[in-house]
Amino acid sequence: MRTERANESGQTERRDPKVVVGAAIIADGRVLACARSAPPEVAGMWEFPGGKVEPGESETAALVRECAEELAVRVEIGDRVGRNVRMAHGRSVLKVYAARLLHGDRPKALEHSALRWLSAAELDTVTWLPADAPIVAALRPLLAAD
Ligand SMILES: Nc1nc2c([nH]c(=O)n2[C@H]2C[C@H](O)[C@@H](COP(=O)(O)OP(=O)(O)OP(=O)(O)O)O2)c(=O)[nH]1
Repeated sequence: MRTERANESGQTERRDPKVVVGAAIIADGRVLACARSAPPEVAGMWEFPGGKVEPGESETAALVRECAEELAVRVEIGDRVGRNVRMAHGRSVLKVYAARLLHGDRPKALEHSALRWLSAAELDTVTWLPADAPIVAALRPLLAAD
């Protein structure tokens, strides 16, 4: 997926969208939902832990790094969940992967204002960031089967 825009000379440039990765950490039929603490426009809305993939970094490495930074946990990354979701008019794309906690680690809210483990039936009890809607829909059967 690419975005096109005209540069100063009026020529069309193509740019790859920035990739944001999220981890759907699943344990005992529940997924970890995290409440954003910032910026103010989205504070209190819920998301999957993760963030932007840095230049030269793999998506898996970015997820492992973000889970360590945000939650102080070690994770194993599994299959993709749901489809690529375009954000910011195509300037970025959200990709979510299933993940499992390793070594008995327990998430701590180092950067979020709250954490909740949600079952399939509880997925709609929080207000997700809008881009997460198709991912949450794809998660429901996975949780029910876990
Ligand atoms: N981590 C995460 N970001 C999401 C989700 N859904 C969604 O729309 N986003 C958006 C929110 C932000 O605009 C963007 C992620 O940016 P971020 O600020 O968390 O990224 P980052 O940790 O790399 O932070 P930074 O570069 O701003 O320091 O993606 C989601 O489920 N998880």
